[in-house]
Amino acid sequence: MVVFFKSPDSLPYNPIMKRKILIVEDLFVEANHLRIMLKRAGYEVTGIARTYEEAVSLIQQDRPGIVLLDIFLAGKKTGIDLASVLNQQHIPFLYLSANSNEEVLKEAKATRPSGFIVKPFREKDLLVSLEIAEYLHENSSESQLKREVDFQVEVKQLMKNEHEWSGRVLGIVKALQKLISFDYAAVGCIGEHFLPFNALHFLRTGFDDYQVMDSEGLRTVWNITKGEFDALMKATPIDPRTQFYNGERFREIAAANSIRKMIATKFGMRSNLVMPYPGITIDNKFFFISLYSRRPDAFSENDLELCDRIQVPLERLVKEMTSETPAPFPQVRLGQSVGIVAGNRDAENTFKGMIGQSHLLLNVFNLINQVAATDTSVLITGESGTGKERVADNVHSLSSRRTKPFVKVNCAALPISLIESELFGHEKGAFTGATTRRIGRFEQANGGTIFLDEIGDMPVEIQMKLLRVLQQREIERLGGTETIRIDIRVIAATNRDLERAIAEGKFRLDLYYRLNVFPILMPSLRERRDDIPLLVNHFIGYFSRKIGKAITGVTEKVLKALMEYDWPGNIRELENVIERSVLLARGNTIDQVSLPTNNTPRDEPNTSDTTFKNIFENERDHIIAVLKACEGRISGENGAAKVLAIPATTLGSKMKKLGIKREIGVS
Ligand SMILES: Nc1ncnc2c1ncn2[C@@H]1O[C@H](COP(=O)(O)OP(=O)(O)OP(=O)(O)O)[C@@H](O)[C@H]1O
Repeated sequence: MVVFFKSPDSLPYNPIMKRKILIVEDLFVEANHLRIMLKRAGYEVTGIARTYEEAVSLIQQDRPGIVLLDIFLAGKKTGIDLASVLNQQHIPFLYLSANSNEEVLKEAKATRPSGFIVKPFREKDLLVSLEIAEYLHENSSESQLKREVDFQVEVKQLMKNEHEWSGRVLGIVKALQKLISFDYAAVGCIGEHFLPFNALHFLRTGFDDYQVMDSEGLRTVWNITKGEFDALMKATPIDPRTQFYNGERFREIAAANSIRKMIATKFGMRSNLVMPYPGITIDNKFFFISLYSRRPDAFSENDLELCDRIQVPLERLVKEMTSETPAPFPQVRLGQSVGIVAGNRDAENTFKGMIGQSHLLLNVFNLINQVAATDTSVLITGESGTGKERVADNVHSLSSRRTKPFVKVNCAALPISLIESELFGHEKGAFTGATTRRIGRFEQANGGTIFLDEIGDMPVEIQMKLLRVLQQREIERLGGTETIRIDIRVIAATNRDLERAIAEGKFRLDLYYRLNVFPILMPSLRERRDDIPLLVNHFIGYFSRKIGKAITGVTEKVLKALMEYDWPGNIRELENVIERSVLLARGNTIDQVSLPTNNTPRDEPNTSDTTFKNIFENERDHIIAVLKACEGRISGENGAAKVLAIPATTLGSKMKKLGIKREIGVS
């Protein structure tokens, strides 16, 4: 029996699996030192490579379970070059690096390592990092495997449950969306005379909604004649190999007039993954699935491998579909398909309190959907007010723990002196003032989910304790002797750059890797401006009902101002602006909006000016200015927290951290 959901965090901490390790490091002394440490810990070192070429040859001779990889090697090729070989072979690797410049680190990070160890390091750090790397590798393979098995089941059901070609093709599109994120799909055979098997096009318009277009539908949308459409089709050959085209490559293949170019220009697609099925032909034209994304770097080598793995079940299904006697022509009603919205799962109902249809948000919905059913730890990052808490809430609500507690802890709001007892609880008499036993947040969350908000603000001393809880799934109350087992899922969120905090020694690398098993990055509102009208409508409806007014919308001028504003406080700021506007509106329409006047376009910094303020100084100045304007009020309707669009507790902790006194604001 295969157990997919071995709770990842319930893996025992201690036993480091005695696996084979390859060391790729050009400095002999360092490599030898590593070898000694690893052997002492029970690893089998398969070899030491000084160059890319030596490493490739050693991997061929004796496949390692994990690789320790220096970024800079002897010879021309670097560790980053070797990373793609390792990724192709599914060998997890950790970079060993001295503090490199940001450019190199960015490049290295893009190769999806299982960790970074910054030189110089302690033996203990090395071993913990290796343990986490192995855990991450196994965990991600398991959840991927589970999704692929689900895909096969779903595809199998399609022949039974769907009887029309178009319904089945839509079923394939929906099942694929759970494995590979895309915004547009074309599925079928090229050419119009293969009805009903010719390609149908699907533009994603919601979480589970697609606008379906056949060739006539496309001609209408693109406003071209049949002759022009046929010419475009002829100019769009499909390569018989599975391939992806990102960024520049996509721009190249979409430059000449073709169906691809139309999809790129009319629907804003910027990358493409083509899965041809040369084994399934009708009139010498083969079946294909072509996926597009609005992101320029949406597809990767991993997707090619995935396509390879799902080829057999898909091919089987399509063969069955094409061998059935086609239903009477025309099965797809030509000319009527534009505007068909094919879906039944409304994002607003599925993802509580999350409004929006931008491709960036739909991508977040995909991630929530993928991770909710597992027990994996999730790390949500993004600016303040982007909806991180909403995501956490949805991950919990869509998981099997939904009937169990969802306990939220704001790590920034807890004073250091109380944080331990708050998280772990205490026994009566544990310290002066502990007059009764207290059950901590971890225990309260038992069976459910704990949401550690603003994890980047957790004091370093507590981070170690948190790491132990995550690894061992046990806590001890302060002043207690009993060890209590807990079964929790951990979701953490932060608006800080944790990697920078790690570099500055403010956040533990091992804790980061433990939490960052499944990252979700929340886009800022200015990156998804197309969601603003929907959000505005939503908030107008909400506040009108709440306040008892009948506001129906905003004027064009107001909408333009809202669309152009940069929203540093993101959705929370928009929510506050609409609330205020609804309150102040005299008629049924909001015709005025008050947005901060400093909404100037973001200028490139003046590079000739060498006296930049750092981000903290800037933040400090900004908070002081707002506090002054609010006459020192922090919370409440006219408080600084509201203007800054952050919770009052967060403002309080920021002030403390930045050494701002409340009185500063009172003139
Ligand atoms: N997609 C959305 N649709 C509607 N409302 C949203 C959406 N996302 C967030 N909100 C609202 O915006 C506000 C901020 O959201 P939330 O508290 O989840 O942000 P956050 O990223 O956790 O902020 P912080 O980092 O400051 O804690 C909340 O009032 C929430 O209800």
